[in-house]
Amino acid sequence: MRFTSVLFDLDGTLLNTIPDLTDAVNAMRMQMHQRPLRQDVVATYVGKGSEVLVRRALTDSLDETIEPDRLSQGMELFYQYYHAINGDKTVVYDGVLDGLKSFREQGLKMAVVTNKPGEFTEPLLVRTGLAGFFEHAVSGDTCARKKPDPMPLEHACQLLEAQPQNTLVIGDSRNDVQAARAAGMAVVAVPYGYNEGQGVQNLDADAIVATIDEAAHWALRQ
Ligand SMILES: O=C(O)COP(=O)(O)O
Ligand SMILES: [Mg+2]
Repeated sequence: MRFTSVLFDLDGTLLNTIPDLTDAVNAMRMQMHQRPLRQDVVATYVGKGSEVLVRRALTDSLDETIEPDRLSQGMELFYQYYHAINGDKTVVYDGVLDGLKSFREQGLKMAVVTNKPGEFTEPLLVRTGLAGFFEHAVSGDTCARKKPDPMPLEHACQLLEAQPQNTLVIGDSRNDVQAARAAGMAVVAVPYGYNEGQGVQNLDADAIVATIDEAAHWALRQ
């Protein structure tokens, strides 16, 4: 097999975090005198990290323009509520555990690369029982730039002492695919996550796999 390491996206790939993110967003919105948003709407706002989520949730659109005072009030409330509930309703997707075990049995080194801030990533990996699979977690605030910039993938690759051409990225959105392409890494996409409201069919991925378990089988054939 060509791969020695795998970099996993978190939200929408390993974990369904939308119920918790929606609760935190709606607690923030209620406090700021706005009506609650539906989960499927919030799902389209996820992908570029917490600040962009708060901007989109407060404007209820992909328009991220907002006054600085309102943004800082929203950020403070969102962080407070998300810390309080992070993981409560989060579910590990079907096929993730089998897939992670299969990658581990194949001897691959694994890391998480997420746009979620590190203060949420670490406790969530512990709470969902996934932490032990990964040597490192690179979060949205670990590097100077987030996905779709390749920087966090390159950083994770260095931490794992791997080469980009031997590294596989698995994600649910264009942010993952664009970052992987720019980093010179292979990338497969799962269709069940959140791609900012778009399907994954038009992404420039090497394959679309139904589950992480299927991704492990795909990797073995390369
Ligand atoms: O926090 C986000 O916006 C998305 O996080 P992800 O990179 O794990 O999908
Ligand atoms: Mg994702």
